[in-house]
Formats: sequence, C-alpha cells, structure tokens
Amino acid sequence: MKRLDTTQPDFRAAFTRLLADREGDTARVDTLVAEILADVRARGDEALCAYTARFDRMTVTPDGLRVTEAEIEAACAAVPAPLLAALDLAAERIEAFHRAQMPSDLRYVDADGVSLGMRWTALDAVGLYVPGGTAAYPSSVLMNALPARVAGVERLAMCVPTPDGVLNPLVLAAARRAGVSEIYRIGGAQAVGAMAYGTATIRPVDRVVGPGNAYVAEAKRQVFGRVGIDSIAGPSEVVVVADGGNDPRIVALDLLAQAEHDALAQSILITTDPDLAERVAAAVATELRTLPRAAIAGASWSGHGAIVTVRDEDEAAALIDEIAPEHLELLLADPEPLFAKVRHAGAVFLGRYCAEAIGDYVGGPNHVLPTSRTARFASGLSVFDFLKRTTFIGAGPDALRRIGPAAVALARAEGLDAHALSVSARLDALGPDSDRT
Ligand SMILES: NC(=O)c1ccc[n+]([C@@H]2O[C@H](COP(=O)([O-])OP(=O)(O)OC[C@H]3O[C@@H](n4cnc5c(N)ncnc54)[C@H](O)[C@@H]3O)[C@@H](O)[C@H]2O)c1
Ligand SMILES: N[C@H](CO)Cc1c[nH]c[nH+]1
Ligand SMILES: [Zn+2]
Repeated sequence: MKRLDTTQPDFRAAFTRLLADREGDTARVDTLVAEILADVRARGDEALCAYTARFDRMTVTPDGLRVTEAEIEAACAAVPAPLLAALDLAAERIEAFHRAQMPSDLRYVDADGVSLGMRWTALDAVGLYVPGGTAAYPSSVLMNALPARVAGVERLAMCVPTPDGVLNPLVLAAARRAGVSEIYRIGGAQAVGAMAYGTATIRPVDRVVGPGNAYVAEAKRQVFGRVGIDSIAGPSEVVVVADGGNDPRIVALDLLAQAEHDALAQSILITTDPDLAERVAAAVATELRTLPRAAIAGASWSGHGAIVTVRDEDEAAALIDEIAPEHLELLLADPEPLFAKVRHAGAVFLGRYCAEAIGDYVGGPNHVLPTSRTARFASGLSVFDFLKRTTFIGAGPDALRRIGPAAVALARAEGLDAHALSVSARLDALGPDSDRT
C-alpha cells in the first residue's frame, strides 16, 4: 500500500505512478489474448475445449459445452429458499431501476415542415459474460441479463467458467430467474471469442457484455468492431472518501471488499484526516488476518492500494476525476457538496451507511461498471447497451423546397454531383408551384 500526501513535493510523480501501476502486465495479456482469439476463430469448439482444460482444469467435449436443462433444474432445486428470496429481491430492484431507464421514441415536425425522429430497437442477440474464476457471481447474472430482458433482446447467450468442473447452483438459479437458458461452461478470452466469432456449437451474438478479469476485459477490447461491447469492466476498483467521523474498521472493510475480487483490484482511501489514515491502515492489516480471501485482498492492497491525504474537498474532487474510479464512496456526514463537484466515476455511493456492496447486489443500478480510468468516457451497463437508435427523416414537397436547395449547394461544394442531382431533379420535378402540390 502506498501512502501519498498532496503537501509533499513528490506527490505528482507518486500519484501518476499509482494511476499506472496496474499496466505492468498489459503487453503480456494483450499478446496472449490475441493468440487465444485467433485460435478460437481457427479451431472453434476444439480450441474452447483445450483452453477450458488448460485454464479451468476441466475436461469437456464440444457436445458438453452447453449446460443442460436438467442441470439447471437440479441446481434450482438445490438452492435454499432464503437465498432464492434474496435473489428475487435483488432481481426485482434491478428490474425496476432498468425499466425506469427505458427511453421513449422521438418524433416531431420542425418549422420547415420536416418530420424528424428517432426510434429505439433492441439488439437481436447478446452474449453475457459472467465471471467465475476465483468466485461465483450470481449477482452478475442478474446485472447482465435483466437489463437485456427489459430492453427486449430475444436471444441471451451466457458464458461462465466452471473451474474444476464445478457449476455454482445459485448462478444457474439466477439465470433461470432472469430468463436465460442458453448457458455455456467456458470462461476467459476464449468465451468472449466464442460469443463474438461463433463456433459450431455457439452462434455468434451482436454484442458481448459483462465483467471479468484482465483477460476478459482485454478480449472484449479486441473483439470490439466485430461485435459491440459494453465497457471495459475489468478488475474492480474503489475510491473511498472518508472523514474523521468514520469507524476505521468500516472504512477498511469497504477497501477490502473490492480488493478481495482480484489481486489486480485497486482500493484507494482519500481523507483530510491523517489520524483516520493511520487507523484505517492498521484496521486493514487486522482484517487481513482473518479474511478468507486474504491472499487475493492482501496482494491487491499491498500491490495497488493507497491512502492519500488531501488538504480539502476540492483537492479530493480533482484527484477523483483524474482516477475516474469504478466506484466512489463518499463516507461523509453530508456527501452532496463533494458529489456535486465530481464528474468522473462509474457509480457513487452517498453517505456513511451506503456500502458499495449494496450496489453490488440489491441497490438497483448496474454493478457492471467501467474500470481502468475508462469512466472518463464510459458508463455502467444499462438498457442502452441493449438498444440502438434509428433516426428517420420525412420530407414532403413543401419541406423539400425549403431545405433542398441548401443540400444541393453543399453537395456541389463537395464535388458530389449525383448527390446534388438527386435533390435538384426532385425540385425540378416539383416545379415552381410545388407549394400547392
Ligand atoms: N468492473 C466490473 O463491473 C466487475 C464486476 C464484477 C467482477 N469484476 C471483476 O471480475 C473479475 C473476476 O475474475 P475471476 O478471475 O474470478 O473470473 P473471470 O471469469 O473473469 O476469469 C476467469 C477466466 O480467466 C481466464 N484466465 C485465468 N488465468 C489465465 C491466464 N493465466 N491466462 C489466460 N487466461 C486466464 C480463464 O479462462 C478463466 O476461465 C475480477 O477481476 C473482478 O474484479 C468486475
Ligand atoms: N464489485 C463488483 C464490481 O466491481 C461487483 C460484485 C459482484 N459481486 C460482488 N461484487
Ligand atoms: Zn464487489
């Protein structure tokens, strides 16, 4: 864990290093992912089975890649009722939020008599990546699938790795709850490649969405263009802003909650209170002694964690915008003034009571969020990732007479005579009395 202080002369250099400190292995990951994707394109199912054996330690043949209805049925029966109830509460809240996001079509006639509009339509087929390497993510099944369903996508294909052949029953129960039945037991870059390019077993989709580790995130980046993607939702991140009014243990647990996702996760505390900084550092060390995923969380905290002491909220706001974190917790008595100043964050959690984990499971907004500073230009998963816009223009004779000549002039200026003629020929056909046509 790094200790930074904005009053120190070397602060800028140290902060820049902190922002870049997870990029070390990028080249190796990029190259390996490119190889895997090329192999999936070339060998299809055969490559999927080979990488599944290599990375997930599971022997599978092409006809075993798809999870069967009987397996889904058995898994649902195995999940205890209270857990199904929790899943249901989460699903209802996620559905409600995403339903509220649904946009309306646009249609109007402007002052020139031109009829204009924009119509939203759902994608035909999407691929949902559900992570599963070191933990199972039923919550990510809901976060991926429910917005797609709300948007009206017809085909949902889901990929989830099953390390050592173990399928998490709650993942399948979540899939059943979200209406997903096309499920493949594959993960990593090979799963992203299969959904993007298609294989004999897996038909290609139009967009691949969902969170994952560095390999999954890089694979999505590399297949973009062939298919759409949502955002680069890679190893988790949190910036916690806390003042002296907080319990250091709670702050520490919030930092560790993201650190435990991945050794490449990044948790950063920003505070104006040097005493809190000390006490949180000590509390993290204490919690790491008993946390079941201490190996991962400890590697994340020691490798990429940081505590930054700042002079005031303005300084905090500027640093947050530079980091553009996936999650931002404002553990302040009144979070609103700082919230108003921040522009770049995937999701913000307001007030001391709102643990980021509430957003991971039951808040309602999506937990699939942009990482690695991409919240500067990207947003979390939403119904908009499953919809596209088609604009339309309708112009009758009167409207054409009003706006057509300008089009002719611009087309001629571009040297595109067919463009110009396609409009002027219509204007000529209308003749001077077109207003009465
Ligand atoms: N940003 C978000 O919205 C968000 C949400 C949830 C989870 N996450 C992130 O998802 C990730 C889950 O990671 P995970 O590893 O548990 O599951 P995962 O499913 O993302 O990755 C597992 C797969 O990675 C591949 N892999 C592992 N080691 C490899 C190697 N050395 N070479 C090539 N491929 C390899 C394997 O194919 C394996 O199936 C974490 O980083 C977590 O922070 C992000
Ligand atoms: N915090 C993760 C997003 O970075 C989402 C998640 C799912 N389950 C637990 N957490
Ligand atoms: Zn989480």
